[in-house]
Amino acid sequence: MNSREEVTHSKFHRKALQVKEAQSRIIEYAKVLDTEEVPLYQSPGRYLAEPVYAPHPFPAFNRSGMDGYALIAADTEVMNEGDLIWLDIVDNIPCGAVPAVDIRRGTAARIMTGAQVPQGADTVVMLEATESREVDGLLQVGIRKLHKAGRNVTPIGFELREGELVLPAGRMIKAGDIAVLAAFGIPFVKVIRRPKVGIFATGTELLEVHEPLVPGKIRNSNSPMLEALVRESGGDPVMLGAIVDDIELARSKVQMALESYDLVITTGGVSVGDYDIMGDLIRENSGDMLFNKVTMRPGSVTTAAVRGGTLLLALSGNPGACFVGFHLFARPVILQMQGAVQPFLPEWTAVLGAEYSKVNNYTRFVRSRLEIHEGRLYAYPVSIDESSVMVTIKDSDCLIVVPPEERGLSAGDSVKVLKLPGEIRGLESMAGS
Ligand SMILES: Nc1nc2c(c(=O)[nH]1)N[C@H]1C(S)=C(S)[C@@H](COP(=O)(O)OP(=O)(O)OC[C@H]3O[C@@H](n4cnc5c(N)ncnc54)[C@H](O)[C@@H]3O)O[C@H]1N2
Ligand code: MOO
Ligand SMILES: [Mg+2]
Repeated sequence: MNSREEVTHSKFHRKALQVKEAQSRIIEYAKVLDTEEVPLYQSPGRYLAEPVYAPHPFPAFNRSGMDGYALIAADTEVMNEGDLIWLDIVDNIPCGAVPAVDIRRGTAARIMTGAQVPQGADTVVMLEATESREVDGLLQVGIRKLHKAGRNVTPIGFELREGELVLPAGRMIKAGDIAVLAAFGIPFVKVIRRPKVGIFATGTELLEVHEPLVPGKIRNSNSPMLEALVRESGGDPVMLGAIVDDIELARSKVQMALESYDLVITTGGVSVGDYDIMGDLIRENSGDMLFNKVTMRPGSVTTAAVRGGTLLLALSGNPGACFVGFHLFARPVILQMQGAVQPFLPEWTAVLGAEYSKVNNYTRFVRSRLEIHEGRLYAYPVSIDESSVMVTIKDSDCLIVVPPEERGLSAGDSVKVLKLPGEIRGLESMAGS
């Protein structure tokens, strides 16, 4: 067999891996990147590099939950229902002040919501439940009802005890985490650096977005889609344009990208066609190839390699396959590089909203819309879900996982879905219905 025949032969005979096996092969090379400090306001969406323990109890003092009077509950026990007892007002405590006087039996302090409850007091009676009077120039508060100790007082450390773990490492920072960090006086947050992801497309047919359409050509829609997906995953995309189907060009571009970025994603040219140069290029160094076939649809031709320690993910050019391949392989890598605790798409269970009769010898990942009816989650396959179809990507909330052995699925069947990131589009279409 001459070398030309060998190339042709290896092009067609690919060893297909199961999705999980392919995922674990690449995730092994997704090492957590180094850390950096970012201002608190820039930290949403970033992943915490180290756990945060409460540096002090929170709240740091016994906090009043009402505008009213801080007093000793036992002072209200002695009375008969309806009687008034009068306590001397010895202090007035706004928020931000330290109480000047301890509360003793027979006394009370006027206090505002959020202010520090004075020593001795164990309850706060709301303003509306009190009366007031002045006796010989001395202000007094009148209480009519029995009040329990602890009422309207949030004790020190009620939310968090000092030293308690609040935010584990690997957590994606959201608004609630920001509140915790701000409350604990952390103006700069240690997060994992964003992975730099080089993206380029191959295909002689590809035009730039701004170029006018000409016969036979199409605009490169995968690269901008991948750019958005990388950004959505917390990565820092670097657009390297599109190249014509020329293996020399592709080789130098791949080399440059692998030397410059944490991850390289390409789209196009991984099947068996005459101009499918990315597949050929990766097979040249078969030693560093991780896989070039996965038992999935779309995206069966998804190919991955590791060169000089850097991952190269060659996604299919077919837009549907490119999209699915990104979510199953690129996104977990980008998340894992940021130290995310759970890099894979979450698995949910839904009710299949409509019959799905297509069967396959490979697992299908069917782009689908999610809706909620009477509190139950339904997944509806998009109208057209072929690998080559671009337009229904925008309508997808999840991917229904259709195992290869199914004989087709009926409406009402329970299905496993992989939830795609972001808001649920199906809920928008339900609005007003
Ligand atoms: N004889 C066979 N043909 C094909 C097979 C096969 O097993 N045997 N597999 C099919 C499957 S499955 C897929 S998926 C595609 C994979 O194609 P490639 O990854 O090689 O991608 P291309 O050939 O470059 O392009 C396919 C399709 O996608 C369009 N495309 C490419 N790049 C972009 C882009 N950046 N933006 C938008 N659209 C893009 C391209 O014009 C083609 O229409 O192969 C099947 N064939
Ligand atoms: O790789 Mo193709 O997308 O399986 O349809
Ligand atoms: Mg091709």
